[in-house]
Amino acid sequence: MITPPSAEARREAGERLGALAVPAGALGRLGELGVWLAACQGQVPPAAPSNVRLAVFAGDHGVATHGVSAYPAAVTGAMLGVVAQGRSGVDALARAHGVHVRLVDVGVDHESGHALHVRRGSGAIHLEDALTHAETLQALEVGAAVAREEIAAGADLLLSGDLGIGNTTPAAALVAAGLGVPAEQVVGRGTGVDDAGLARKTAVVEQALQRAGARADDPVDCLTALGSADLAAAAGYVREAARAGVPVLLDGLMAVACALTAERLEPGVAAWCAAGHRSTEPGQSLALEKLGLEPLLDLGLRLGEGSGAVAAVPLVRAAAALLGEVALLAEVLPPDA
Ligand SMILES: O=C(O)c1ccc[n+]([C@@H]2O[C@H](COP(=O)([O-])O)[C@@H](O)[C@H]2O)c1
Ligand SMILES: Cc1cc2nc[nH]c2cc1C
Repeated sequence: MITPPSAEARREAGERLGALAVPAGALGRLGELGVWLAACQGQVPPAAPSNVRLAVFAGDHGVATHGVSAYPAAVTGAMLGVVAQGRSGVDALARAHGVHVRLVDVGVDHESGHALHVRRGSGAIHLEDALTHAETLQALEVGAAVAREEIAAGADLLLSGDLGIGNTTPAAALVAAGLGVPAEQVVGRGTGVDDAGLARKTAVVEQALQRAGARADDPVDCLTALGSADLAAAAGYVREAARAGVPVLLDGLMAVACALTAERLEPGVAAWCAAGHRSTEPGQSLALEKLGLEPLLDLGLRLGEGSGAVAAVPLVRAAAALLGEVALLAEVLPPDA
């Protein structure tokens, strides 16, 4: 169901890039980014994205009370308020770069009364399933609906972000399951756990993978056993964007784990994605490698909220400007040069 970005526009953009009045290859990754954008838009030169929209998927996680985070679960609800007030880290970045922020409370542990709220917190994955099968399908559809609404609002670039204490644990489990690697390769320090916390977190992911068993081979079962409502929604969001042919800029571990899961659900998603930044989480780098994506920024960011994607938006616009505005060498060289 996913149509790839235009091969014709990619070829034409590559030719234009090679013909610009710059030394061959001198635009490096910005050149590649412009070619990707042109392929996604099906036009050369590509337009600079002007309606960039971020969805931040929020939820609580049962593992948060099992010593896997440096912060208490109560921070999730508190930060929900901070984002809503426009005073979070990502809000500041989004204002700086003209990005629209939408907070989607899919699974925070409170009564939200909102139609997009799937449940109050997700299960502690080492002890129980995160979700029921029906909740997984519901959360995937919540994410898809959010993508459709943002596209209807005119989005020409969608960003995926996350919020939720403990969420790096299920996200690491999704990456381990998706890549078939052991817990210790994907687990990182998240909000900053110490060595004992890192060991507990690794044991939780290992136990969760053991508990899931062969269900880890199926992406929907993976979200049910090892994920969460907010992560399933983020996977549904990126899959829907790819189905609609709208490019996506990914953030840190959660966004990338969900893109990996979406690619498993429906191959072809990754071609519509670019990676905004390299997170400090090792699982994010491994998943990006599997998806064939090289992150644009490497700033040591580990905030989440979509911050690394928003920080990379100026680079996407810069790539479009370069392909669109730089002279062609053939126009400016004297005929005898
Ligand atoms: O984006 C990332 O790669 C990232 C890395 C570390 C932490 N975070 C953020 O921190 C929270 C999860 O960290 P933790 O330690 O509670 O699992 C959650 O709200 C994420 O947005 C995000
Ligand atoms: C303060 C705080 C802000 C966050 N934003 C995303 N994850 C977070 C985790 C904490 C602890």
